[in-house]
Amino acid sequence: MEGISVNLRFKRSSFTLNVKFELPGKGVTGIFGPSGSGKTTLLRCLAGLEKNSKGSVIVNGNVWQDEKIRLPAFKRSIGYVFQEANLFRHLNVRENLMYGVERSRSAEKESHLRRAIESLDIGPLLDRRPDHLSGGERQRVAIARSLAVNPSLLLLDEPLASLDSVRKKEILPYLERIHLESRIPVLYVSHSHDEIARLSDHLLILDGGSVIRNGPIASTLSGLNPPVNLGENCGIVLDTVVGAIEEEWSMARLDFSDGVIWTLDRGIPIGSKNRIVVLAKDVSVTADRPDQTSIQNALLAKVDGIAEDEHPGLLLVRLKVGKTFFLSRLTKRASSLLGLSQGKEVWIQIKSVAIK
Ligand SMILES: Nc1ncnc2c1ncn2[C@@H]1O[C@H](COP(=O)(O)OP(=O)(O)OP(=O)(O)O)[C@@H](O)[C@H]1O
Repeated sequence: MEGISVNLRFKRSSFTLNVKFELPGKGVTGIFGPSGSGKTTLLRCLAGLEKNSKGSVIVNGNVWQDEKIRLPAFKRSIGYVFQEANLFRHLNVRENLMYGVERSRSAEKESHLRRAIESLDIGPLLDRRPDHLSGGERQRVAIARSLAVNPSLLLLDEPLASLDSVRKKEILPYLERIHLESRIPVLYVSHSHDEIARLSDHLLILDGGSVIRNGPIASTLSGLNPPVNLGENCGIVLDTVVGAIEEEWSMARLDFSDGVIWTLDRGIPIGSKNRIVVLAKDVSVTADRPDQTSIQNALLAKVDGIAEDEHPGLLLVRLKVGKTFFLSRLTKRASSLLGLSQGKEVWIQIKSVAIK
């Protein structure tokens, strides 16, 4: 019975949400889509906050809503974090955390609370009031508060949107940790391709209140028909493990199922998982094995498909290395000079410094 099964209709003046989808019952699902496509409305319906929504919501076997049942919001086991941390200003951080936990009936509530404090690293902030925290710290507390009650589903609605880029970078590792360590399924709404690519296992794309794409992130992003116009951000995600570090050069070797990629050492220990994003604009193609080049990564690949790209002078080429797909954006001119066609063997090159 694992999985999240949703079939919802909700009408509000000129906007209608009409969605039917299944999502994995664990891991992070990124929800992406243009402004006004219904992302927040969907989360509100799942949380039971839109009383006129019709249909069904079943989360890992628990029916929250169907023709007969309709749990009110407070009976749905949900953690909900918004753009702005909505902490109680007159309570300190500890009291804010306890507010939800005290209402929890779980026998393990103390250990959930402890784990949430550790995961978000907010132990040193417990005695402070929200007014004495930075925006990033407030958001870490809000996320910890929602995790502390060990919800069946965590809804994060653009949790980093109100933060500047420095604060965003500070919080992302905590979200990555939740992704790796927590078994609570997370729905993560964001406008940032980078956040979604870094954190999600699965991708749900909305447009005009409907689902236009639903699938695992790796295969969804490596297709030749990008789900939305990603512009410069068109590229693939790859799950690797740090296999070696060359301290002399401050470089790390990232191992994936079909090869290795060298990148700058970012202090991630050997043996740790490391998700990387390889953008199509950073992948070049050559007919022969590259020699005497500054580019550290050369992989033997087969052309899997070629499609028109956003500009009439460009093509998007899908390349297969073993079972792993990469995308390369190149000019039609270059493709013609190389004689690219489906099945042709080529070398792809990826600059180490371009890997995110
Ligand atoms: N309180 C409201 N009253 C009336 N219409 C609303 C209300 N909230 C949202 N809408 C409308 O519902 C539609 C969906 O809005 P929603 O906030 O779900 O979109 P979104 O994808 O989350 O957008 P964004 O990315 O800008 O946050 C939009 O047309 C919006 O204008």
